[in-house]
Amino acid sequence: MRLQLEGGQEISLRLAENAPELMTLFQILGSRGGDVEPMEQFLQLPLEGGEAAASFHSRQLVSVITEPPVIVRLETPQAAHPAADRPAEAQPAVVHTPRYLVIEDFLSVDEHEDMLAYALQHEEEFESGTVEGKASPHRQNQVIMGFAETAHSRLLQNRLLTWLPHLTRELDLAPFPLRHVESQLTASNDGHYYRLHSDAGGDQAGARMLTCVYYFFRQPRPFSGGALRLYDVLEQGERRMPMTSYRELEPVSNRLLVFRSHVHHELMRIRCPSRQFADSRFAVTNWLISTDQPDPQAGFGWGQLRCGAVPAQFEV
Ligand SMILES: O=C(O)CCC(=O)C(=O)O
Ligand SMILES: [Fe+2]
Repeated sequence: MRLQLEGGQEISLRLAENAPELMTLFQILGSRGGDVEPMEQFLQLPLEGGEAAASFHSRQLVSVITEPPVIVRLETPQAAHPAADRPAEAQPAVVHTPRYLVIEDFLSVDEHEDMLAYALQHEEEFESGTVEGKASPHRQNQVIMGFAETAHSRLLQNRLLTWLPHLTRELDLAPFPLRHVESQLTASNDGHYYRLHSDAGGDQAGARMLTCVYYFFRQPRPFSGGALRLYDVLEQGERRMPMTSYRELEPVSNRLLVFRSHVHHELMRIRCPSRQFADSRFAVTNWLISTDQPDPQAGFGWGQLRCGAVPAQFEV
């Protein structure tokens, strides 16, 4: 984002969409021109990842330019000074376009082929997908729930966790210690879908933090449809409401797609004319689950990755 100051000076910096500093900047602009006193304060914002700082007075601020756009509604003078104890309706509403990350050719050619071979050999183990233990019209596809215990899942986990620092940085998430990686293998065939949902309730410890979906299927693609929609969300206080606008991502074989687990998403209906199991849209969904009691001994991936905690000798 860029800040324009009086006298034509410009400051460029990176802030998360939900950073309190960003909200303060909007509140300063929004508080002007009303019949209450405009907000006045001395501001210091981090530059270059905290290596430098920009200091100025709120009176100098002319405008805020964000990429992507962040839309705020500041309706009443009181709403311009949010307090955590105020009801959600009294807090400013912000539209967020969810970030996501795509990594193509996530596995090697052989590993990718082997993943497909695994799915085809284990057709018998797939069961109807459920939501919270119940078969549901909300979701229709076939799942191997206990996939996390397999060597194939560990291969994915291992690869995934080597990417973790990059994933958290790109998705504006503070690094977190891992409690667990949960994983499901799904096969979606003709008529299958998974309606609008979010994979996590919130960001508290023990919650699913990141959803990492690995896609694989025969080539040329034997089905149509099956895109994943990531919905924009209107955030107000603690409330998160999906909007009707979305980004649509086509499944691509050997691609990893990563987004924050609280993002609302929807798997669009698949059309697979052959109806053959082998022609399904296969996906492994991996959820990275955080903890507030890191276990330094816990091993992830093949067992050698210690994402439980920073070893004592590296603590600062
Ligand atoms: O298969 C996909 O693209 C997403 C699946 C999904 O939303 C889930 O497993 O929770
Ligand atoms: Fe999901």
